[in-house]
Amino acid sequence: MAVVAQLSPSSYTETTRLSSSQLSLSSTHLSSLRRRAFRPIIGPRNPTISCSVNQVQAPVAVEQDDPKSKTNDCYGVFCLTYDLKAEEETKSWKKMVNIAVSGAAGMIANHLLFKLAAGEVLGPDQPIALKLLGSERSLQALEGVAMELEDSLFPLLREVKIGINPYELFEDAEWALLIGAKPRGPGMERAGLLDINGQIFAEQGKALNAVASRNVKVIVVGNPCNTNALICLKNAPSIPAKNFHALTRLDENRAKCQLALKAGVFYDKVSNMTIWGNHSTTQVPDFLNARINGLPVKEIIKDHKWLEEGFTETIQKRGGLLIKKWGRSSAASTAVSIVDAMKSLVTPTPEGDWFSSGVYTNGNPYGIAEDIVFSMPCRSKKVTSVCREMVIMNLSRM
Ligand SMILES: NC(=O)c1ccc[n+]([C@@H]2O[C@H](COP(=O)([O-])OP(=O)(O)OC[C@H]3O[C@@H](n4cnc5c(N)ncnc54)[C@H](O)[C@@H]3O)[C@@H](O)[C@H]2O)c1
Repeated sequence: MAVVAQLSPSSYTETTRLSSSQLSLSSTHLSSLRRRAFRPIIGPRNPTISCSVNQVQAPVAVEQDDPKSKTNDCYGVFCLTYDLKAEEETKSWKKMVNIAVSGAAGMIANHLLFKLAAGEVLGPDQPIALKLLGSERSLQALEGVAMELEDSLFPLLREVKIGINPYELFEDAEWALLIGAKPRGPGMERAGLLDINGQIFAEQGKALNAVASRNVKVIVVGNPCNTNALICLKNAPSIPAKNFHALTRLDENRAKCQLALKAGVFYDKVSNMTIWGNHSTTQVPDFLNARINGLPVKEIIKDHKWLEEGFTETIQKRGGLLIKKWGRSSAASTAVSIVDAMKSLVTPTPEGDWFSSGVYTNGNPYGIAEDIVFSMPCRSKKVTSVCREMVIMNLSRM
C-alpha cells in the first residue's frame, strides 16, 4: 500500500516546499509569496492533489492501492512545490531543469538519481525535476525510489514524477537519460534482444520527438547502447542528431585507470583518451593518442607489448570480469560515468583535451561509415553546446 500526500480539493496546485535558504526569507517576501497567483494545473493530474490559492494545508496521509492511478502525477511530498516565479524574482535559484530517466528503478539509476538530486551534475544552485520512467513490472519499485528521494530532503529536487508512459514523462525534458533496457536472458539470441530493445527505443524516440525540449540532450545507456541510440534518434527527426549520445564514458574512465595504474601515476594525469566504436568487446581504447602528464603514453609506459595486447583486452573485458566478481553488472561506476558525460556536454572541454562519446557519424572526419552511432573523440566548445566538434587527430604523433 502506498501512502501519498493529499491536499484539500481545488483546481489549483503549487504550494510551498521550503528549503533551508528559503526559510531565511524575510516576512515581507513570504507575504508576497502568499499573494502570488498559483499556477493552474496543466494536463491530466491526480484530482486528489491540489490546494487552495491562499492557504496551504498540511498534507494528509491517505492510502492508495493502485500505484498506476498516479503515474501522471508528482509524487508525494513533491506535489508540494514552491512558487518558482517568486524564486526567479529573488534570483536565488535558476529555472528548473527537467531530467527524464528511464529504467529509474534499476541498479544504475539507484546511484545516479541521488547524484543528480544532490547537484553533482548541474551545480548547487540548479533546481531539478526528475521524471522517472519505469516498466510495468518495476512500477512498485519506482515508488520505493521516489520514497527514498522524498526522505533525502534534497533542497534542489523540486518535482518527482513516476510512470510508465514516455509521452508523459518526457514532456519538456532537457535531459533524457535512457538507462532502461531489457537484458539478455538465458538462451536468448542477440537478435531477439535487439528486436525487443529496438521497439523500446523506437517508442522512446517518438515520445522525445513529440514532447521533449528541442534542445534535449539524450544519453543512451541501455545496451546495446550504440544501436539503441541510433534507433532512438531515427525516431526523433525534430531533434538534432548531434544531441544523441551512446555512453562510452565508462570505458574511457576504465582505460584512464588502467594506464594510470601501469604508469604509476594518479589517474588525473591521464588525458586525451578515446574509445573508438561500440560499448562492447569490439571497442578500441586508443593508447596511441592518449597522454600521461601531457606526453604520449608510449614515452611513459615502456611495456609496449602490454599496451598493444594486454591493455586493449583488459578494457574490452573489464565489464565481464566485474560481472564475474560482483554477480551483476557495474552500476555505481556507470552512474559516475553518466555524471561525467553530462558535465562534459555542458562544460567547455579543457584546451587540448577531449572526451569520448558515441555520436552520429554523419560528416565525421575519420572515414568511419556514415549513418551509424560510433564512439569517437569530442569536445564541447561552450557551456550550452552539445558535442558537435570532432577533434581531428594528429596522425603524425601515432
Ligand atoms: N553503456 C554503458 O556503459 C553501460 C554500463 C553498464 C550497464 N549498461 C546497461 O544499462 C542497462 C541498465 O542496467 P541496470 O544495471 O540499471 O539494469 P537493471 O536491470 O538493474 O535496471 C533496468 C531497469 O529498467 C527497467 N526497464 C526495462 N524496460 C524498460 C522500459 N521499456 N522503460 C523503462 N524502464 C524499463 C527494468 O524494469 C529495470 O528496473 C542495461 O542494458 C545494461 O546492460 C550500460
